[in-house]
Amino acid sequence: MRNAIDHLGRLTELRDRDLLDLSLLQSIRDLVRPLSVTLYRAAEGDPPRWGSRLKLVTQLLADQVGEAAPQVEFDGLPALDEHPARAQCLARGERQRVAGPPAWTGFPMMAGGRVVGVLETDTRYPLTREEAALITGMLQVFGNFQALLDYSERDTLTGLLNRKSFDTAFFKLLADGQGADPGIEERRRGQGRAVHWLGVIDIDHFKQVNDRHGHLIGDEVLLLVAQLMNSSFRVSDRLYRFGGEEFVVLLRGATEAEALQAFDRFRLAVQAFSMPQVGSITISAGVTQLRAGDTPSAAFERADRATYHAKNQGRNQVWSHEALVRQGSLQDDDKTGGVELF
Ligand SMILES: Nc1nc2c(ncn2[C@@H]2O[C@H](COP(=O)(O)OP(=O)(O)OP(=O)(O)O)[C@@H](O)[C@H]2O)c(=O)[nH]1
Repeated sequence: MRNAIDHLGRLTELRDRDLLDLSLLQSIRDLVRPLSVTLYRAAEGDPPRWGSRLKLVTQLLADQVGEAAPQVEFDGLPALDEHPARAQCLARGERQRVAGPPAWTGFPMMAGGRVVGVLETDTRYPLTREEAALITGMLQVFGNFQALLDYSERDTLTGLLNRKSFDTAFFKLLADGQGADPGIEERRRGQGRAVHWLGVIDIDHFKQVNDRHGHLIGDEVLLLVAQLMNSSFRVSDRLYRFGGEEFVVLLRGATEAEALQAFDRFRLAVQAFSMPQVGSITISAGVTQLRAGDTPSAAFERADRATYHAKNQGRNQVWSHEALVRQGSLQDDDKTGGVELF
């Protein structure tokens, strides 16, 4: 028991979601010694899908982290209904068992009254009643803690991330190497390299929606736009509402063409959707690639300038800041801490 409380103490010191998940699995591995323990997180969206998978495999001599990258591409994940007991655990919010061997037990992960994932163990023998109760108890504390974190990090209207957690995510993405643009030469030469992107999305003529239909309907439009974002962008992308009718996306590893395509797919999804009472609305968006030494405000400003350009050109369009610089429509006053580039 003392051991379990120590683990919980360490868990609730963490604020980083990925570390938190990893630490939960390590605690369960240390307390129950399963052959493996895996955490599947469900993602928002229609159709429903798995958002990430994190697995710890216990070996005889060493503990090996298997598939440890918490951000797993959606394409690499199994289908939601591939494992019927796992799918049932998610749908019913109840523990499920498969006799094995190895014995399989699936525990629903709850947060804020919703099932948000499934934690599963493979064990040589079926879990004892005490072991199952221990895991259930840890998941309860973990779920409550996550709901508290969600409350402080999420926008209450749309459920998207709020501005508060943006800077940390931004710097984490930059540090992840692959995303940082190495410099102007690369930017000039080609647009074929996968980097990370920041996009600003702004609803067109949103003031008219409020003026004509009232704030409540305006709020519903914001909520529906957030839902369209959830189903249109990848699970590995981070979606924010910065306030008002302004949304921000951190897009992982994409070329310029792919980034523009992702935002254009979203633009078309919004245009095609009929909002109750309001009908069709449109959005304008601007994207920019993250650079070495970038800051959240510098990147945001570049994307915002591209959005402003989209508005000026008639709205309902997506522009990349880099393309606008190439064609001479915008100046690149680089604020990443380096030399003035143009
Ligand atoms: N319903 C609702 N409206 C909001 C919220 N936050 C900001 N707004 C409204 O969003 C509108 C933003 O309008 P503007 O910035 O003038 O821009 P716009 O009408 O969207 O026009 P363009 O951006 O130029 O296409 C204002 O009317 C704000 O009152 C909110 O949380 N809910």
